Amino acid sequence: MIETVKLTVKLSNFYKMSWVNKAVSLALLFYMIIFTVYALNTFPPLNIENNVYGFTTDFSNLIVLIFLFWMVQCSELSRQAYVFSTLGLLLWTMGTTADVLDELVVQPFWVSVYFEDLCRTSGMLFTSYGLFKTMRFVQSIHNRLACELIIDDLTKVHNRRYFYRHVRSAEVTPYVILIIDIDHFKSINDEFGHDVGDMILQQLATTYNNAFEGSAQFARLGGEEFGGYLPTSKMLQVSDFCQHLIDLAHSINVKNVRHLTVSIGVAKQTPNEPLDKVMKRADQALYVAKQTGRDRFEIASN
Ligand SMILES: Nc1nc2c(ncn2[C@@H]2O[C@H](COP(=O)(O)OP(=O)(O)OP(=O)(O)O)[C@@H](O)[C@H]2O)c(=O)[nH]1
Repeated sequence: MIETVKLTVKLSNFYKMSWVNKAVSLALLFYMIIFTVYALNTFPPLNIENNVYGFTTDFSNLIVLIFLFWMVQCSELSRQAYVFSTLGLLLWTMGTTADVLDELVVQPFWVSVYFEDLCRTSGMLFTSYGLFKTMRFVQSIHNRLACELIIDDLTKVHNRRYFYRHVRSAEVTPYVILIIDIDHFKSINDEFGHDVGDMILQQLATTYNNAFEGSAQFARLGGEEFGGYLPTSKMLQVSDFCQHLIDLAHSINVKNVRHLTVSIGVAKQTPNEPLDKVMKRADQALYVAKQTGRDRFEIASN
């Protein structure tokens, strides 16, 4: 099952947090409580009625920062993104707490100017860098997923999804489709083991991927079946290429006991023929190649 992460900002998330998340959240909470109690009891009070507007805006800023801080603690970020965002928001919140208290009591100069501004400014800088790192992190996940979506896990060549998308957007028509299938692959698995089977798939895929040059396209369609797209209609060239692929398969030996063979079904697109139909004809030609001895290619009639 694919693991997914859901970003929910609920108080109950506290119980699911790591001890680091819990510790920094509690540290910030304790700082805010202790600093507020200390400031209210130590510094001379101000008349709040004269500062309602200032108090409301500063207090709103503080709530937004606490919310952001909590969101960071609930997220799954890279280490650097987490450290910089947390440190930044921690400092920024500390500065803003002093800013809110500025509207309620007369704080000494070192608190209301130096401490408050220093915390806020350094907090903003760290948070910005944390945000930058978060964006880089999200970008790298996006790139990895985009790659995984079109690359076959085992052989590292393009997969079926990419192949269909690529051929459907092909501008060269008519084109030729090849379906290449390893002969008696089940017996290779049975005789030498699944890991040897996997190795053969990787070796063949790499060899063939290098053989498909320029705008020709090669992909693993699934199992021991591969697809090829040739942007040409010259069947003499296609035949030579198929024979070349068959010879390449012979160069792969299975545990020094036997050589690999493949069968290939070939279909040339007729005017405006959709890909599914071309694939079906190539598959029928492959069936004929298998039935008539394997280790050969068969071209489908139009
Ligand atoms: N090692 C390995 N085996 C796979 C993989 N995908 C499919 N197979 C095996 O490929 C075999 C395909 O067997 P069949 O469809 O009977 O084909 P075959 O034995 O090649 O026979 P012909 O195609 O008729 O020549 C099955 O045993 C699958 O288990 C894979 O990723 N790795």
